[in-house]
Amino acid sequence: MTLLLDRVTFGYHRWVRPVLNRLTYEVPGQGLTILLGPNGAGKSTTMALLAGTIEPKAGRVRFSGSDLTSASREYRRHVAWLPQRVPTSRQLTAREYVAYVAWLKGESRARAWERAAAALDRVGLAEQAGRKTAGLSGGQLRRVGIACALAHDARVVLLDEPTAGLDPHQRTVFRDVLREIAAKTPVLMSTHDVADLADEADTVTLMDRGHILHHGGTRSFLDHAHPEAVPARRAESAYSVLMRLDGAR
Ligand SMILES: Nc1ncnc2c1ncn2[C@@H]1O[C@H](COP(=O)(O)OP(=O)(O)OP(=O)(O)O)[C@@H](O)[C@H]1O
Repeated sequence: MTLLLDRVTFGYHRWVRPVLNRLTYEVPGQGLTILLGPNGAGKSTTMALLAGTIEPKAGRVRFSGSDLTSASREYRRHVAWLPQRVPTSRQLTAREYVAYVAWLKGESRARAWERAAAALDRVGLAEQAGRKTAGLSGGQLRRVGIACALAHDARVVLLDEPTAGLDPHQRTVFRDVLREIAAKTPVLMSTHDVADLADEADTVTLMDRGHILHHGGTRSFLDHAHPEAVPARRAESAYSVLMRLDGAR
């Protein structure tokens, strides 16, 4: 599997400076990659382009050699995509919604139904599976979104801030789920949780103002930490140093 942005330019409005300008970025073909960066850096935009939900103004998005614009229907079956706002249909129950997504991704009806139940169980929502999504909390809805990513066999998984709004226990559950997925399928995940995740990621990409400031193994990311940073804060320190923020230890 290769998934990459090839000299991609993208802006939301023609009269405003583009968010990304000739950005080339390849998603690592295995393990967990975390995408870091301050608010407005362009992480969600990058992920939406990789997910094929928005199209570049210039340049190409390629999946295993094919251009996404011409192969987008095929591609949607292969990508699991959790956007920042889970676009649920309020009248469906959690299980119906997850099964529907799995069916759209090519699972048979029976299999989609089974997988939805298993995925909701995996994210700790078995008891809420029969509830309408309209009645779920923000954190529960994110877990429904994560269940959607688990309910079909994707070739690449893209998660935009999946841990936002999860309580501490659910974060722990999520990390286990994530480890399981990333052992089989490449995962790109954006997060603001530097301290929690830098140790678990295989690769770290740091982005600012539409540019990649760092891309490499987690160890090489942590090597940027201030020499006096305490171990628990090395990831935050490395982030601050690379971003040239004050108080970088
Ligand atoms: N739908 C939109 N319409 C107009 N501008 C947008 C839209 N979405 C994002 N932007 C702008 O694009 C830029 C990049 O935003 P993006 O959401 O990609 O950043 P981000 O790194 O994901 O930020 P955050 O960490 O806050 O989620 C920002 O300047 C933002 O204001």
